[in-house]
Amino acid sequence: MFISKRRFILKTCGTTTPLLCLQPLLLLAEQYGGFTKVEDLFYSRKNYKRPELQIMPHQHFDQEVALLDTLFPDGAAYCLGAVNKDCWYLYTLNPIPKKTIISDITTAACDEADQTLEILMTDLDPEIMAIFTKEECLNATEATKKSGIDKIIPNMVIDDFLFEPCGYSMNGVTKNGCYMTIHITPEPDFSYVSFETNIPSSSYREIIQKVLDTFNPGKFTVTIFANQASPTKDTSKELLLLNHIGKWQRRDIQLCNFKNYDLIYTFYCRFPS
Ligand SMILES: C[S@@+](CC[C@H](N)C(=O)[O-])C[C@H]1O[C@@H](n2cnc3c(N)ncnc32)[C@H](O)[C@@H]1O
Repeated sequence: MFISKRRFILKTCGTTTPLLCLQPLLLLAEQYGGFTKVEDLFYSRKNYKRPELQIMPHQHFDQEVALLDTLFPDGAAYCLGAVNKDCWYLYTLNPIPKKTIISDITTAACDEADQTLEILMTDLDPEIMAIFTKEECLNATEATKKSGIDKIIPNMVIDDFLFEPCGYSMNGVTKNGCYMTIHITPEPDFSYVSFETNIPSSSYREIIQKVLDTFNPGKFTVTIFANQASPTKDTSKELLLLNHIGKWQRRDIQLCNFKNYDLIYTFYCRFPS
């Protein structure tokens, strides 16, 4: 979890129920911060391998949308990618623009550069995944160094954790408040790695390549959100040209324009060997 002045970022995995904490969280934001309005919201996840193992309301995206709709009258639900294969669900706010009233909050949101790069990887290299087990590494610091995670975005202050008997989570922050967060499920039957950062850059090519070199996935999605003030806003043009990245071939690409953000979604698979 990352908390800043006007934002919460929550990332969970397994059979957690993150949407059930929304209402209490909004109450706390009002009680302790005086915030009464949600300026923007992004709830997203990849399709599950075994959705039936999840707990209500996370067994189906429709359930999640129904809950979110009770809290946000301006909510809008999307599915990007192939609905019968690998896809990515998103719920965000899509209010009707009010031409005559421009609130301070809306102006602030547009002026401030904001961007998010997320890479969700499956079918990972078993030898690399073995690093994230207590059999191969004594502690999280060793796993962070051995895997090269510390070199993806250098100079981060890292808080990392190696689970027993396997599994790894890290949160990193830079001095100027950017973050990186990586969560690893190394079990071969359902290996999964998520990577996310909000580091501003006019090109994400190098970071994407470093992440792929670090984890060597069989398949992955890349999503990038950027607002108009962001140096990242033209990254979609760069991704449009990337029919393949090294040994990974692009299978899907979609572009969306939301109220304050542009979004690009891409899905890549390793070439058959
Ligand atoms: C990367 S962790 C995700 C944990 C979650 N992000 C958190 O911080 O609680 C998931 C991996 O850790 C392993 N694991 C081991 N003990 C766990 C625990 N107590 N809670 C969650 N995951 C655990 C799972 O088997 C899986 O491979």
